[in-house]
Amino acid sequence: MPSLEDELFPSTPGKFKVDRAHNMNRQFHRCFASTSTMFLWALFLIALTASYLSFQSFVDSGSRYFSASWGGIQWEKQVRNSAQIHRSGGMSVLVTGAAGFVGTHVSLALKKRGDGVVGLDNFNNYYDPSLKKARKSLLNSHGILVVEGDLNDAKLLAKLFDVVAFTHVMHLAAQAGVRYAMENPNSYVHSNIAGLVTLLEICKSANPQPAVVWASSSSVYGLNEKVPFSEADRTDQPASLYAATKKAGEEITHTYNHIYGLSVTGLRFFTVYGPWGRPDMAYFSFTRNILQGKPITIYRGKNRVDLARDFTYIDDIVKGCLGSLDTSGKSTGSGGKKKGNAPYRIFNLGNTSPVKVPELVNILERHLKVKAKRNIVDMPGNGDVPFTHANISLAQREFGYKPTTDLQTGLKKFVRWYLSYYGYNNRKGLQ
Ligand SMILES: O=C(O)[C@H]1O[C@H](OP(=O)(O)OP(=O)(O)OC[C@H]2O[C@@H](n3ccc(=O)[nH]c3=O)[C@H](O)[C@@H]2O)[C@H](O)[C@@H](O)[C@H]1O
Repeated sequence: MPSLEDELFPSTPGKFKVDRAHNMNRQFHRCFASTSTMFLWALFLIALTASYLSFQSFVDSGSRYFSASWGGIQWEKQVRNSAQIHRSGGMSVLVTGAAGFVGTHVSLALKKRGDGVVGLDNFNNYYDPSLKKARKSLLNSHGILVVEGDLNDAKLLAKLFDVVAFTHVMHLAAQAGVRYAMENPNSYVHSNIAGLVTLLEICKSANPQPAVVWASSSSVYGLNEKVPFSEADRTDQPASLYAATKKAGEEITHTYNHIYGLSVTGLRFFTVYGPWGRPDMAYFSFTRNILQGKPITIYRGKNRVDLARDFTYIDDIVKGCLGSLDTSGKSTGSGGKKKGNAPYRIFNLGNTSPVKVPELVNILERHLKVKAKRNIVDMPGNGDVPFTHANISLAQREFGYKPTTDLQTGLKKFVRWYLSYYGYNNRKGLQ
């Protein structure tokens, strides 16, 4: 049976050239058949062409193995081991963005309960890659392999599906960050649009197709003013390119559900925070600056109104991710053909109690026992929205989602992790 990789990327790059070479030789033959010398020359040329083509195809097929950090029998064995299921009724999950903040926590939780997990991450330098490497080491120590590669590497994705029949894909790899979209817009298109499509192409062609659960964002509500935000509210007024690419992701995944019968669940995360978090986010960079005695910039909305976020603790988000995977239902298609309707779902995963940004700073000051140097400025037109607030009744009904950590408690855990990870624990007054 041909492999998924062979079907998607037929390894016959020289086919067209062979036919052309063959035609050329026929013309040579017709023109010069009368002289035996020319006939011998033609034979010589055919032999030369054939050896050139076989050398080319050797180089083509071999180059991937020479240049890539994946492939080979040992590597496949590691992938299979990592995907091994250790509980009855368990799942084997490909987690993209596994060395990211949410990806690390979800991978650990899946592994802990006996599911098979294989991680994928490109370890880009959007923020300090050493933190991603540290998360990877943590995952490795729990028996989880994280493959280094990009979502847009279709050959790698196809190979992973050839090695393991993943039952689920937890797609968390993305270009995150609302404000960075003004600096590097193309990185959002590369990961959140092109990468998503590459992944969905592989998923729809896989046999069996996996169910896909992926990270959308609260930012899709954009300039929506109706509170709290419900899944049925309008999401056609994004305020940033980041939000626009996440909204596009919701539409793109819908088409794959509709045409190919892929089971799809989109999760709208609301400002997730916690240990092992993202250094580009406010709670993280504020902590760093406060400890280093540097000022922090706090944005303020129109008419001097404070900005507010429905900050959601990572453990609650993990429960939401696992609940979504457990209730995702099956994809119906196989090998690119739909065989019936599959679930298409979207859920808010928030905390339902927004907190103003200055209050977040107050809490950090208390936990750190250090006063912040506050620099309050009017919110620049950078894609930010004034507030977020989740209605979570849909997720509650569907899989019992119920956040249990308030910002005070969650930040305490974050600060404890931060101090220990960055080696502050030996300093006086910061325990
Ligand atoms: O829910 C989401 O879908 C998104 O959540 C997160 O975005 P945001 O809610 O914007 O979080 P974050 O940057 O921590 O800013 C928090 C608050 O601090 C304010 N803020 C920020 C920086 C600063 O220097 N000063 C400041 O006041 C800022 O104005 C804001 O009011 C993820 O980063 C994003 O990837 C996406 O997942």
